[in-house]
This record gives sequence, C-alpha cells and structure tokens, in this order.
Amino acid sequence: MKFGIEFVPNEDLNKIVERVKLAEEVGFEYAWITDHYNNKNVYETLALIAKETETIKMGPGVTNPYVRSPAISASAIATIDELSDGRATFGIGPGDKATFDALGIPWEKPVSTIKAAIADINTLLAGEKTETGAALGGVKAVQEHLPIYMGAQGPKMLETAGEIADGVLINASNPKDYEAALPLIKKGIENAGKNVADFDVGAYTATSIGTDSEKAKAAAKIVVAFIAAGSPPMVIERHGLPEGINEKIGACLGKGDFGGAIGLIDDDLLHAFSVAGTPDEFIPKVEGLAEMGVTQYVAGSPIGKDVEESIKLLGEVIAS
Ligand SMILES: C[C@H](OP(=O)(O)OC[C@@H](O)[C@@H](O)[C@@H](O)Cn1c2nc(=O)[nH]c(=O)c-2cc2ccc(O)cc21)C(=O)N[C@@H](CCC(=O)N[C@@H](CCC(=O)O)C(=O)O)C(=O)O
Repeated sequence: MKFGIEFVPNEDLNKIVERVKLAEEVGFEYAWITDHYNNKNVYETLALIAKETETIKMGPGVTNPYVRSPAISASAIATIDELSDGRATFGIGPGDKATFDALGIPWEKPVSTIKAAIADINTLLAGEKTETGAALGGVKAVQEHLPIYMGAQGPKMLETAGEIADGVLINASNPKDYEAALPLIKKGIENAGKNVADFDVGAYTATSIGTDSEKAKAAAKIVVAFIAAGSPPMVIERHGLPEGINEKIGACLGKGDFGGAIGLIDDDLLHAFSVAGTPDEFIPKVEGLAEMGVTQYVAGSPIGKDVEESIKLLGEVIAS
C-alpha cells in the first residue's frame, strides 16, 4: 500500500510545507493539495513543497478542466515537475457545481470535458502540439510520462478514469465504496487494453488518528457531517444508514447548526465516511481497503486533532 496525504491550502503555507516535510520523513510517498478558487493557489503551494522536499511526489488533488485551460494546467504542472526534478503528479476531477455557479462558469458535459482536457495535457507534456496549435516551449517537456489521476465518484467518471488516467482518487473511506467502484474502473481499464496492475486506486479518506480513540473520532465528526450531507441516497443505503439522514444533517448544516449536525454523527456514520481512531484501530481498516483493491491510502482532512502528532502516528501505520 502506498500512502499519500492531503492538505487544503487555506492556512499558513509555511505550516503546510513543514507538514509535508514531516510526512516525507515518516514515509508518505504523495502530497495532494486541493484546488478551490477561494483558497490559496494550488500551484504556488506545490512550488514551495517542490523546493523544500526531496523524495515525496506532489500534485493538485484535484484541479478541474474549467477554471484553467488545459494548456495553462499543463504549463503549471510541467513547471512543478521541473522544480521538483521529476516528482510531479497531476490530479484532475470534474469540479463541483457550487464552485462553478459562484464563478459563473457553465458546468457542462463533465465527462467529455475532462476527457478532452486530459488528452491535451498529455499531448503538451509530451512536448507535442495540440490540434489548435498550442505547444509548451519555455518549460521542459517532462522526461517520462507524468502520472495523471482523476478525482471521481460517479459511475461514468470512474469508468473514464480507468480508461484514460493512470490512477483515481475517490473521496470515500469505507471498503463498501471500493467494492462498488472497482468493477467500473476495471471496465475502463479493460476497454483501453491497459493492465489493472499498472493502475493506482487512491482512497481519498477522511482521516482522524490519535492516541485517544474518542478524541480522534470527535475530531472527524464535522467532516463526516459534510460528507454525509453531500452523499446521494444510494450511498446512504449502501452503508445501511437511516433513510434521509443525509437530509437531516444537511438541514442542520444549512442553518449553521454545526452542533446539531455533529450530534447526529454516530459510530455507523463515522465508520461509513471516515477512518478514525488509534493506530491499532487504523491498521485493520487500511487492510480492509487494500483487500478491496485500494493501492494508495490518502490521509485526508482532518488528519487528527494535533496534525503533527497524527502525521507521526500515521508513520507508525505506514511502518507496520
Ligand atoms: C460530474 C460528476 O462526477 P463525479 O465523479 O461524481 O464528481 C464528484 C467529484 O468527484 C467532483 O466534484 C470532484 O471534483 C470533487 N473533488 C474536488 N473538487 C474540487 O473542486 N477541488 C478539489 O480539490 C477536489 C478534490 C477531490 C479529491 C478526490 C475526489 O474524489 C474528488 C475531489 C457526475 O455527476 N458524474 C456522473 C454523471 C456523468 C456525466 O457527467 N454525464 C454527462 C454526459 C456525459 C458527458 O459528459 O459527455 C452530463 O452530465 O452531461 C457519473 O460519473 O456517472
């Protein structure tokens, strides 16, 4: 199992860089930086990480094909690849509707749009010209293929990821979600005549680890509330959760009643939408994900009550 870690660039970037350096030290192989227009810029954040680290790979986890043209994304990730001496990786997803509504960007045909974007980015990174004549020149074309991951959850997006990407990052923390996703991804891989063994299935989890199980679980509750509220009824049913619980939690969040939303998060919801607890509780859960075909465990927010302490504890899980 490979291990990755996610950071949201909405805090002091120097702190994020220090945390990535610590993650590199304890054995993490990937650092994924989220991309939302209202946070600090993903590529500036990655550039700082590239300059301050030696071995960890880094990339957007995940950008989208709407806020930047494929050529701008290709130039940005090629620059990170040059700065990091070949350690860049690139995560791209369809983005989310709320973002594009706020930006006044029409969110149309996400599957076709992402397919076209990844084709152009691969062309440009290989030092070739796109159909419209765009070509990188002032930034080194990447030596060998730069791995492209897709952020995906929907069935068509998962199959598309298998077909055109080198890996997938799925916002899910429970083996049941991977049991449902893997056949779709494998269908795409087989359609493209690729080898399943070459494909990286990333579990982009809501992680909260600590020496005190209850405190670790409590730290995960607000994140779980947002995930549960955004989950379609099919996912609620998949996890055997009470029908309509997503709406109930969403109603609390919508009113700003975060205490009420957190009060609705029980152990079943925590188990469905996060990996939370002590290192001893983590190991069987990571093994359970591996059994379902997950090949990269990504520790996503909140990581833990004390992030530095939690990164070190995850290092124990990596070493186990
Ligand atoms: C578009 C959507 O795909 P989805 O995979 O469910 O999208 C949900 C999320 O993956 C998407 O919002 C991501 O961008 C969210 N996301 C992030 N989104 C961000 O904006 N920033 C982030 O940093 C971020 C990180 C992230 C990490 C992991 C991850 O899994 C997702 C992440 C969907 O509805 N897909 C369906 C519909 C299919 C479809 O798109 N049909 C097209 C027709 C086909 C065509 O497009 O040609 C249509 O609607 O017109 C499906 O896959 O079956």
